[in-house]
Amino acid sequence: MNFFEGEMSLEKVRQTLIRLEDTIIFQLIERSQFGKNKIIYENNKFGFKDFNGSFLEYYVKERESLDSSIRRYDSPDELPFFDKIQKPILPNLDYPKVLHPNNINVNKKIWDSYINNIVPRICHIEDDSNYGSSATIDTSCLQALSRRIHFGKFVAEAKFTDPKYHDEYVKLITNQEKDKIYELLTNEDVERKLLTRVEKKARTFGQDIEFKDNDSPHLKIQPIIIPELYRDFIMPLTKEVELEYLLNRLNNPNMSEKEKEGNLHSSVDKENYKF
Ligand SMILES: O=C(O)C(=O)C[C@]1(C(=O)O)C=C[C@@H](O)C=C1
Repeated sequence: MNFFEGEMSLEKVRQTLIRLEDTIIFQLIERSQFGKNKIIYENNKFGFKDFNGSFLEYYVKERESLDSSIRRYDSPDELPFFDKIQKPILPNLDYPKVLHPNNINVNKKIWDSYINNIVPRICHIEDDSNYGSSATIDTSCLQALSRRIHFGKFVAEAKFTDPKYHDEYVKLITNQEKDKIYELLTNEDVERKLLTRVEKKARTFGQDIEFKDNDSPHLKIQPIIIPELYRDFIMPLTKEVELEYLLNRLNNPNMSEKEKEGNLHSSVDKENYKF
């Protein structure tokens, strides 16, 4: 079922995050089978005509342009890395307005973390000339990571509208208490379970069945790398999105800066919540 159909809840958002783990882990394992191929991330190494940038930037831009034509970026859970976006050839879909208006986009940070930290950690060979395959999988990895990390907005909205925590969030947001909001949105139990689960998934998905003899399967990726990537990059960026979303959750996007200041001290109307 489409994420936007039916009732929203923190449980449902978390289920989507769990499902997205499968996509992310599969793609990272796929990418680890190729060389680091640093050259595809460096500017102007391939001489594309009328293009200034890296091989990967070229590929992602073209890919996003095509994806936008079939309205990928109309969906509230998809954000492009670049702005070369086309008008969709399909008619608009009417998405329910679940999120508070915002323009949070951490794709630049995702891109930099992916290229500088994730690829060097999962790939072992320096250069194997598989530039096209690497860029294709990089694009899938970046899109899956971006979707997962920006899902932090839905997580934050679910937490904010939870009657158990709502008043506390309103108070903390009103006073812009960043550290306390961060503490309240952090759930260590969920994080611990996630780290154990993604390691198990990496161990299972990365098994080379053909090599399975003497009970010691050949693994395509060291399973421990995946929880490390979640711990060091994926969860911190998701939490950054959650924090940023919550800090601005009481702003009226149509207000002037002066009006916003005044409004920070008024409470929101609970009846208006969509969750
Ligand atoms: O499930 C949540 O409550 C989330 O906020 C998501 C998430 C994550 O990135 O997976 C982030 C922060 C929490 O500490 C636990 C998990």
